[in-house]
Amino acid sequence: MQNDLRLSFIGGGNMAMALIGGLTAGAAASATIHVVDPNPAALQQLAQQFGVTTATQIDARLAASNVILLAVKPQQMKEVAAQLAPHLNGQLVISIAAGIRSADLSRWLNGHGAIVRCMPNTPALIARGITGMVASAGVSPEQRDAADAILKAVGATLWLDDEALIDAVTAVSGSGPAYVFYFLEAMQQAAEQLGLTAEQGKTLALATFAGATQLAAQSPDPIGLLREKVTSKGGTTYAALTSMEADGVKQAIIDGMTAAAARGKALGEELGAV
Ligand SMILES: NC(=O)C1=CN([C@@H]2O[C@H](COP(=O)(O)OP(=O)(O)OC[C@H]3O[C@@H](n4cnc5c(N)ncnc54)[C@H](O)[C@@H]3O)[C@@H](O)[C@H]2O)C=CC1
Ligand SMILES: O=C(O)[C@@H]1CCC=N1
Repeated sequence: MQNDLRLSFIGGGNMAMALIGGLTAGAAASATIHVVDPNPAALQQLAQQFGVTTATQIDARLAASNVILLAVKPQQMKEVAAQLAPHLNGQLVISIAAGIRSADLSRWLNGHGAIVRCMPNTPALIARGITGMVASAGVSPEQRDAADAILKAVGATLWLDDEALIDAVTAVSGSGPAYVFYFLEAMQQAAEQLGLTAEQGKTLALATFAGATQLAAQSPDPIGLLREKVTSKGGTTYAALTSMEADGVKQAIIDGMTAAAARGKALGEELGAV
C-alpha cells in the first residue's frame, strides 16, 4: 500500500494541516492526498500550500482512497461517520479525534472493522510529532504498516495494546505542545519583566528548551539528576525552584494533565453514548 497510498482526509483544519504539511514535505511526498471539508477557505489554503485535491463533500475520489483519515472534532464524528459509512469498502480508517473510542466509531460506520485510533500532535507540521496508536482487531498487518508509515512520515510512533491508554497519551503528548508553549510564554513574560526585550526573551527561552530537551534525550542521567546539576545550593536556580515548589507548580502540571486525560475519557463516554 505504501507505494500506492491514496489518502483522504475528512476535516481540513489545524491538525490535518499539520499532518499534510509533514507528509508532503517528507517520506510520503508521493502519496495522493485528497481533503474533504465543508469550509472552502480551509480547502483553498490546503490546495495552494500543499497541492492537494479538495472537495466540500464526500466524493468518488474519497471513496477510491485506500486510507481515510478522520480529522474532525470529536463532536462532529458521529455525523461524519454516518456520511462516510455508505462509501466504505474495506478501506483503512484512521481517527485522530480525542476521546472517540474505536468501538463507537465502528458502530457508527455500520460495523466497519479496519480502524486505527491515534493521537498525534502539532509538531507533525515540521515532522517532529509523536503519535500514540492502537489498532482494532479488524486491521490487517498491511494496514497497520500503512498507518505506521503515514504517522512516521510526520514524526515518531508509539503503538499501544490497550486503547484506554490513548487518553493518557492525549494528556501527555497530544495536548503537550500547548503546555510547552504556555511555559515558553511564561518565560518570555518573565524575561520582559526582568528588562530583556520580547525577542531576546524568546531567543533565550527557545534555545534553553531545545538544549535542555536534547541534553535530557542524550544523557544517561535521569531527568531529576540533570535538574540537580543546574541547582547550586543557595544559588539562583535553587531560589527559582523553591519559589515554584511553594507555588505548587509541579502539582499544578500533574493536576492539569490528569484533567486532560479525564476529559478525553469523558468525551468518549458522552459522545459514544449515542
Ligand atoms: N489540534 C491538535 O493539537 C490536535 C487535535 N487532535 C484531534 O484532531 C481533530 C481535529 O482537530 P483540529 O484540527 O484542531 O480542529 P479544527 O477545528 O481546526 O478542524 C476541524 C475541521 O473539520 C471541518 N469539518 C466540520 N464538519 C465537517 C464535515 N462534516 N466533514 C468534513 N469536515 C468537517 C471543519 O471545517 C474544520 O476545518 C479533533 O478531533 C482533535 O481531537 C488530535 C491531536 C492533536
Ligand atoms: O485539545 C484537544 O482536545 C485536542 C486533542 C489533543 C490536542 N488538542
